[in-house]
Amino acid sequence: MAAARANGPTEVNTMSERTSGTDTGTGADTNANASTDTDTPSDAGQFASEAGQFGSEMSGETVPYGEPLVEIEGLKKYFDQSSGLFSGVSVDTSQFPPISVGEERVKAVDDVTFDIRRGETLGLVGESGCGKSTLGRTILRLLEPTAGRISFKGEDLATLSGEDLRTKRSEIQMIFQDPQASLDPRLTIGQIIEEPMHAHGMLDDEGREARAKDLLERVGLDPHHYNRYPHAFSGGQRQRVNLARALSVNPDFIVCDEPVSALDVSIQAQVLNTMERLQDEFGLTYLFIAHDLSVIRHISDRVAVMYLGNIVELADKEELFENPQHPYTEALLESIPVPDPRETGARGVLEGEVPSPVDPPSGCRFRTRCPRLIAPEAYEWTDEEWAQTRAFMRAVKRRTFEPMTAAELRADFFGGTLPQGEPGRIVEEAIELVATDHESAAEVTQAGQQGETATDGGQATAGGGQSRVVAWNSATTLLLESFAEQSICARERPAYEIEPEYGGESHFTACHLQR
Ligand SMILES: Nc1ncnc2c1ncn2[C@@H]1O[C@H](COP(=O)(O)OP(=O)(O)OP(=O)(O)O)[C@@H](O)[C@H]1O
Repeated sequence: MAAARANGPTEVNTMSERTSGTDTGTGADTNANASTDTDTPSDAGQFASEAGQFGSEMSGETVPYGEPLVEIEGLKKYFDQSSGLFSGVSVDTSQFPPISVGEERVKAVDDVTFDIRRGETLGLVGESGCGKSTLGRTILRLLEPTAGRISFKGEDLATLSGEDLRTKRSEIQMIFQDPQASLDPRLTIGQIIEEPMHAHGMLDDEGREARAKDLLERVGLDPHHYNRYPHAFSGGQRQRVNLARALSVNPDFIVCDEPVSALDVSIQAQVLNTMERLQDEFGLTYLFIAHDLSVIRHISDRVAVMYLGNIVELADKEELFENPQHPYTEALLESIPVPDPRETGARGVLEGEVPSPVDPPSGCRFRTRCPRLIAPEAYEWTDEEWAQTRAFMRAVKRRTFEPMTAAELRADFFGGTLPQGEPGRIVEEAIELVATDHESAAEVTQAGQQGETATDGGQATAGGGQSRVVAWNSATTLLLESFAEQSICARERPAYEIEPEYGGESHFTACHLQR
């Protein structure tokens, strides 16, 4: 097995490959009477020449470009699912003792290892609820890690506390999705931008005002609007204020959590272009969280794909988009344009539900939904036999077919010929369990109606329906335990480095197809 680290430390930064945006605001983002919301390349040149004014405060020089600025190793963040006196206590009268205290914890981030290199934008993408925000917040120590190491410029953030952590925080900032909610409406934008400088004891009053005005200009806003209130600005402009505030304390690293998701598409590109320009000017490193792959493609140098608390693939942007190796990444890319996962139906692109992060699957996290689950090595399979068995197993598990006789099932799923040897015997046993051969027509009708809604082990149904559901559950268990659970995908956690074909020096994929 190749290295489990999601990326190697030696790769050179690829910022030059990124398309540099023309960054010319069109003024379309104008609910605002406060500013024209334009950024021009000439402004950028002007700002760059002025960079020395505050540039001496930058502290990222200790880490060369392209070298790891942030190193994350074995990071876990588990949440207690409920709080209160009886949290985690479960009662099961069929057992002795009937009361047990279980470990009901949401494994939001579960053993994640990767680097973020100085000067790069690492895009982090995945379905809603996969743990992106939790990962970002835990890296910043806004959430306490459950386990693991977060090293920033070689220093372990997890061991810092008090004043040391506070000082370090000025070097690491975060920008949130909702620019409206993160700006205090009672403060002028000047006060908002100066607030972090106050907190970190930076500069005197005059110095802070000069810096705030300078930053307003750098983010593409008019410095004369220093005394205006947030309500006078459009969404895109408010996000620029947020950028200015984050930049006020000279950070090296910014976690951007869906920073443009709430903005119109036309405004998104302008804000992204400004972020790219500021990155070059200030020597910033971004962890850029988004569910929208087109945004990720626009801004990222490398891309990490997250699923159910794990990083499942990490590669250079071109490599990831042109040569995806993980079936989950492939499914995400096939779904472009990615619908907002918060809207209902977005998960229909991928088969099945995301399993609970309280009890995630062993081995590969994606295996329960994976269309390319690997055949168990214990048996001799032809590709066709395995494909047929897998399709039957999934159909039984998800109860996606009408009641049928054994002969119909054999014909429908296996073309009339079951796999050879032991797999065939197991399949036959499952077919006997779910087939209707031994049921009367009335039972079939009744059971079909009840079975459609009964997926809870049969306890909520009665009569023929109950025995049918019990039989289906037995068939599901038999097939899953005999086949799915015996696959390498269930037995070993995958972690492979492969040779990239489209750029970059490393390509990490958590898929046993690469074994
Ligand atoms: N404070 C919390 N307590 C308990 N569970 C939490 C808490 N915060 C997040 N979770 C759970 O952790 C998992 C990861 O959530 P997280 O918000 O990090 O995902 P995400 O990928 O950022 O999703 P989204 O794109 O919707 O924000 C989810 O199952 C979520 O319900």
